[in-house]
Amino acid sequence: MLPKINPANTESWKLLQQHFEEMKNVPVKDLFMEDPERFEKYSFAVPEIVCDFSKNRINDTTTRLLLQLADECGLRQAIDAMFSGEKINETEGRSVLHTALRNFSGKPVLSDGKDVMPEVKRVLEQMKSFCSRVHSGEWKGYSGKTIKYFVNIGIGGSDLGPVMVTEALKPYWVEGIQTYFVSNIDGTDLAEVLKKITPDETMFLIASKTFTTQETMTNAHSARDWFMKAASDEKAVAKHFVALSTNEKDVRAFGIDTENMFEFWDWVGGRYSLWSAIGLSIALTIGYDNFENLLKGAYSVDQHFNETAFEKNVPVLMALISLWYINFFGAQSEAILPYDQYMHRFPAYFQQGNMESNGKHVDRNGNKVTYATGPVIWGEPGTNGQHAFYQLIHQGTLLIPCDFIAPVLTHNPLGDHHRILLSNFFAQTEALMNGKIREELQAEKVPESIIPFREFEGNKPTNSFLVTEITPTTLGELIALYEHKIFVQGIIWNIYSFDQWGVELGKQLAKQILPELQDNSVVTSHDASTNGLINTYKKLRE
Ligand SMILES: O=P(O)(O)OC[C@H]1O[C@H](O)[C@H](O)[C@@H](O)[C@@H]1O
Repeated sequence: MLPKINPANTESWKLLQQHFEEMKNVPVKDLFMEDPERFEKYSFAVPEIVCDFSKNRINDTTTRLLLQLADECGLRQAIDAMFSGEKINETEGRSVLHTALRNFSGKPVLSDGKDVMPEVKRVLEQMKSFCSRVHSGEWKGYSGKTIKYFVNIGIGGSDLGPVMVTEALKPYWVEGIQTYFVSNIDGTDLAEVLKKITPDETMFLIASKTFTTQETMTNAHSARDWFMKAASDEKAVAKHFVALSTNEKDVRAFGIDTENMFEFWDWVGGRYSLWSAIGLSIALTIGYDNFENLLKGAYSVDQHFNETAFEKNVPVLMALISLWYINFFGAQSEAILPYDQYMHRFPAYFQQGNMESNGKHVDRNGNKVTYATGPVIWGEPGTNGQHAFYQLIHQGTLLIPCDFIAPVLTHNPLGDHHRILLSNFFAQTEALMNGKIREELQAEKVPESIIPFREFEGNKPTNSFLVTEITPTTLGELIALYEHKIFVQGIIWNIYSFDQWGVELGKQLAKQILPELQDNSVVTSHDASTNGLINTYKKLRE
């Protein structure tokens, strides 16, 4: 069971409120002058990532009180509960065991008293042998040709992770193949992909934990109709459609041979599922060994998270520092800024990871919370973001803590590009911290009337993550760091991070509205705005 402690009633929370009053106007650049060792003190390493927290508005007292908060909220007990398979997703009655999917310890992991590891290994073996048959050309399509195109049809957690990882690891793509992702119910998404592929050389991966999601099932049926027009014979489906799911019954009903089903389990949350059979599109795209290295990277961070004292524990510190800004400085959003073009979907991936997990307003006792919970997550790769929205981060009225992520080595050493990219990375975190004061502008002879507009307050907090190189292993590490950060915050906020009831209402209403769109009769069953919009749509489509 998880502890159910209201963080706002702890001693440390009250002390943090008082401490905030002392800290709120302290410039971080002054803290560097007071302590030349500050970088060393607040920089921590996981295997191939240096994580620098020193440009944050924290001092020894801040970290001491935040660590006390983690203790008072029962973080240790909660970590143990998750790793040991307790049903910490209490509103759905499930364990939360994505860590078992990358458990290379050789030790059992129990859910409902049963070791899940033999099943995890069985599916990994199935994925490995499938990849080998497809990549070697042994697996043939209905016309005798080998498979050249993979199309993953899924949405949310059954899409975002594989998209993000395959994009981030493009240098590792198996030669001669092309992978596409279809997620949106908007027919355009599928139609555009169908233009690029040939039915007899394509493998469709129908990725859905529940196998009932409207978007995915509609896209899957349309893909099958398109395929059958060319293949004619029902038997061909077995060579071109596989399912990644927990729902064997509905997979069979769709017409996919359960031989071609890659199973996972209800203890894998959708937004934590790229490590499971949902990762088949990843394994097919970058090769099974690279997929396994991704899992191994995550495993090394799992060990770090589980075994390292909280004061040196990177995901714990990421969570606590972020919480410091959200709950005491009133920050409402966080930006994730990868200085790596291949990682362009990383912020979008953690938009779901974070916002679906911690976008909750009821605590684990069923009471409305009295403090802020999950922030808005957003971001774009650098340097593009610099020319778009950094203005607001530098000079706007909102406090936006930023995570800067950059690889030391690039996969594309082209001229001076990478040095220029990195110079921008360093320059931005420096500028955000130091700002630019009136005296500096005066020294530059900026006219007095212009000075207010050109001043930068500075003191904008940033975390910097320097990664040796973006590889399957380091990407696995990075993802796991953010996953555990989200977990830690959910524990302290006393919310349930592994359900997502908030996405249900809209889905139910869409199902009610769909039949009303069949004919052109006037609709009156909704509020005036919704009626008005539906009736306008019906009129305009005539
Ligand atoms: O994998 P599926 O069962 O098709 O679910 C796909 C997605 O749909 C839901 O709306 C949830 O909010 C997501 O967490 C989930 O990843």
